[in-house]
Amino acid sequence: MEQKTSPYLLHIRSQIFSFLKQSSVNFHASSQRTFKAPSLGSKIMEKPCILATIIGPKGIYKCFKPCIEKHFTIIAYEEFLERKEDFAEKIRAVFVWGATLNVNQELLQALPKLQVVVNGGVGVDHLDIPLINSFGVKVCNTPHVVDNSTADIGMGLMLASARKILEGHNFSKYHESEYMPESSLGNDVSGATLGIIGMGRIGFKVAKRAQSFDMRILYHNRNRRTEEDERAVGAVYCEKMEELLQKSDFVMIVVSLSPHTHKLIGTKELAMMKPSSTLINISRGLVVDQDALVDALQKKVIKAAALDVTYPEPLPRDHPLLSLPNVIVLPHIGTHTVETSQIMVERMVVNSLAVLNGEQPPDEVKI
Ligand SMILES: O=C(O)C(=O)CO
Repeated sequence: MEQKTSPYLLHIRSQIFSFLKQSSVNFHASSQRTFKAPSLGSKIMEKPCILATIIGPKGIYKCFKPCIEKHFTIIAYEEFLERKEDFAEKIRAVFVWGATLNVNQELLQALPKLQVVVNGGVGVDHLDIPLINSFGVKVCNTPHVVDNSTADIGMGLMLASARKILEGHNFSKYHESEYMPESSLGNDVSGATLGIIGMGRIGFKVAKRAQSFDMRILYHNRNRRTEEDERAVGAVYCEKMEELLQKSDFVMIVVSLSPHTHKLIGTKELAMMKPSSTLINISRGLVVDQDALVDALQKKVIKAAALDVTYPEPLPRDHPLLSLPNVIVLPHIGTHTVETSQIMVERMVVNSLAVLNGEQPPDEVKI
């Protein structure tokens, strides 16, 4: 029986179709339901192999395999390690999801036919792009399609933390007392001030959502957005991050990780935040000095933290962040939905096929 495709998936897909139509990639959509990537040149007789690394505990989730296997043979990284001599000459593309695979000199040297490394996700801080490029290998990512689900997880974390949703669930499950304790009282999100650090595409989506929660929105960004953008989401620019930290009830970090943003939030910055405020991080763990965060939470310098990203990921079970009250830690699930992951995989396939066809991929990352 055919599976029904959600309207959201169709919407995102049509966005990709129109984007690709405008780009130089020879891309045909035979129907709204069928995703037909560019055909491979006739010179390539066999399905090119990709060395695919993990998205789940045992390789790529089953539901995403058909889309990849239409064009590629998937070799799990563990399989590759066991039979390097069988696969090394065949692998043309590597798919990675975040830091699940270290694409280092050794791996690049072991794959002489490699043409492209495609990252499932927008952030490529875990990839040494100059090194990869020096092997004549292109790097691609999956921008745009991650924006909504990542913004959603930011809002989810803010709401769950402010409204103590996990405590409520645990009370329902265990109700060891008749009433919820006073400490379980949450805080309103509506009417509160949200400070967004990093107003790129995802930050903007967060602002859009926060606007409908009647939040006051401040933002700090390297470059100020246009007045039109600011008006569209009711966001007020703070040239200095300090101002945003001092005024916000919720501070959400949405910057990408770079040498410039590495441990951007440390002891000094946390001390600028209100004692009643909450830090939410949906960017990369290393943007926050985690030891400083633990210290600030222990000393009640800030009230709470809600993190989709940490270092390492996942945190070891005995990490102090996991035993602190008022802390929510997720294992980096910003894009971990059926719909977004499906679109990301499709886009990874499109990018890698373009490279193997000698065409410009739509999402090449250049530095
Ligand atoms: O797209 C990415 O890089 C993400 O980490 C989304 O959570």
